[in-house]
Amino acid sequence: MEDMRYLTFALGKGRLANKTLETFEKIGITCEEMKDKNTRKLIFVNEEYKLRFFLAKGPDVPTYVEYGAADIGIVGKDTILEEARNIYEVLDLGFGKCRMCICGPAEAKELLQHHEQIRVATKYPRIAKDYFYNKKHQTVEIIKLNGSIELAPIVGLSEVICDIVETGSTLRENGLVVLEEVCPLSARMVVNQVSMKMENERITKLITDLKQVLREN
Ligand SMILES: Nc1ncnc2c1ncn2[C@@H]1O[C@H](COP(=O)(O)OP(=O)(O)OP(=O)(O)O)[C@@H](O)[C@H]1O
Ligand SMILES: O=P(O)(O)OC[C@H]1O[C@H](OP(=O)(O)OP(=O)(O)O)[C@H](O)[C@@H]1O
Repeated sequence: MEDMRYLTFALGKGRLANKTLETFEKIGITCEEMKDKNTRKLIFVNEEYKLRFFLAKGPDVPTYVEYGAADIGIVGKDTILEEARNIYEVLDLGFGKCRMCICGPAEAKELLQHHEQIRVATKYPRIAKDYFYNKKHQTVEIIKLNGSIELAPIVGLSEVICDIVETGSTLRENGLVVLEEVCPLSARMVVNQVSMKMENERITKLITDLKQVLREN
C-alpha cells in the first residue's frame, strides 16, 4: 500500500460529471471536495485509495488519457469517436444516453435520399465525414460549428446538421426532425494503453466493481 502510485482520473465537466461521481460513490470511491460547486480547484485527491480526479473539457479527456496524464477517463462515446485517440475503451457506463443523428427540416429528407451535395453543420466533423463518406458514400460539405447547431438549417447555413439528440425537444422547438440515425451514444470509461498493463490489477478490479453496480441498477 505504501508505494502504491496515484491512479489519475480525467472526468468531463458538464452533463456527465454528476452521474460519474454518483457511480464512483456506489463502489465506495468518494470525493467530497469535488462536489463543492463554488471551488475553483481543479484537482482532487482521495488519499485512502491513492486516487486523483480532475475535471477537464470533454474533448480534452481522451487527450489526457492518450498521453498518460490521466490513467482513466470518463467521456461520451461521441467525444471518443471525434477525437480518435489511441486509448482503450473498456466500459459502457450506461448513463448519458443519447443519439448522434442527421437532422433538418422534414423537406431535407429528399435531398438525403437523392444524394444531393448538401451542406452539413456539426460540432463533430469527423463523425459526420465518416458517416457520409464511408457509410453512405455520399459527398457532402461539412461546416464546423461550436454550439447551437440547430440554428444552421434555420438561417440557411446548411441543409442538415449532424448532432446529439436526447429528448428531441431542441429539434421540436425549432421545427426540425431526425432524418437518419448515425449511432447510439453513452458515457464510456477509457484507459491509457500503458496504464492498462502497468496497473492492470487495480484497473481490472475497478472495471469489475463498476460492472457489478451497473448490473444492480
Ligand atoms: N442532450 C445532450 N446534449 C449533449 N450531450 C449529451 C446530451 N445527453 C448526453 N450527452 C453526453 O454528454 C456529454 C457532455 O455534454 P456537455 O454538453 O456537458 O459537454 P460539451 O458538449 O463538451 O459541452 P460544451 O460545449 O457546452 O462545453 C456529451 O459528449 C454526450 O456524450
Ligand atoms: O434532444 P435534446 O434533449 O433537446 O438535447 C439535444 C441538444 O442538447 C445539446 O446541446 P447543448 O445543450 O449541449 O448546447 P450547444 O448546442 O451549445 O452545444 C445538443 O447539441 C442538442 O442541441
